[in-house]
Amino acid sequence: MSLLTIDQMQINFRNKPIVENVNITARKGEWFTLIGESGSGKSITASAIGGLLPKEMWIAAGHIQFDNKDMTHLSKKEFQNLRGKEISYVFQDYQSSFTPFIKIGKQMDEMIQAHSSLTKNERKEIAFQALEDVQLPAKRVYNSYPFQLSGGQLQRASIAMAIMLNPKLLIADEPTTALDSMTAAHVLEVIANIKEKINCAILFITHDLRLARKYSDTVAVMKKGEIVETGTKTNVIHHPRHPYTKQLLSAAPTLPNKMHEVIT
Ligand SMILES: Nc1ncnc2c1ncn2[C@@H]1O[C@H](COP(=O)(O)OP(=O)(O)OP(=O)(O)O)[C@@H](O)[C@H]1O
Repeated sequence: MSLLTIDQMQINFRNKPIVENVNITARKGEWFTLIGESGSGKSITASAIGGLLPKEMWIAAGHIQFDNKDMTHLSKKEFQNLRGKEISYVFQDYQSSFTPFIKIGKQMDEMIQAHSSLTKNERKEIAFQALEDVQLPAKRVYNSYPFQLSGGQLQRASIAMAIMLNPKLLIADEPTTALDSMTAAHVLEVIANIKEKINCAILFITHDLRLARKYSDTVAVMKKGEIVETGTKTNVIHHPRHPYTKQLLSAAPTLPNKMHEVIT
């Protein structure tokens, strides 16, 4: 059964369409990768799902359905209630997931508190569990300030915060782009493990085809605001139909042997 259905969505910026005719269907527990070059509309598509469209952009046509709910025109408050709980985001810019001078544990605690009526001990238990799930030393990270962690650790902490309330959908928008390739591979593996554990769907956004290879179930290719090809990973990567997909594939750099083992 479909968890997320985007049907013929058009997003306008001022009066011009910036994303058009977008159709996406993702099942519970599916890893759906949206790939395309910079500026093709991947992030805008992803932001529309959780009500995070930038100013002066709106859904001008089509529908978004999530978990049997029409999400197309929810209020700000309704989106706030969903984000962090039912739908979570992880971004490329992990620094901005946290306020700099507040300890990570406190920020996690506030997020849990905003979405539940659990006791302090119960909240702490959830935060610790999530930090362990992303393979971080829970106690230390809980008591750390964001600047006391490395980039890879901070990105994993932001994943912990995103998944601690067991969302049904995790939207990972270029989560590894700012990381070196070994750290990136580790972050991807962490996301894959989380997906197995909580059975959430992943909407993974990347411009790097190599990152789509290992974990994706379905791959959609976006170009200039439209999806030009969607299919199983095997079909899209090994038997691409659209000339743009073929071009993306031939442009993808090959990996050094060691990295190849890690991410393919
Ligand atoms: N806040 C904004 N205001 C106006 N236009 C924007 C804004 N954000 C993005 N755009 C435009 O919308 C289009 C799609 O951008 P989007 O960020 O979705 O692309 P993308 O495929 O995610 O690219 P990247 O891989 O570089 O993040 C681009 O033309 C971009 O310039």
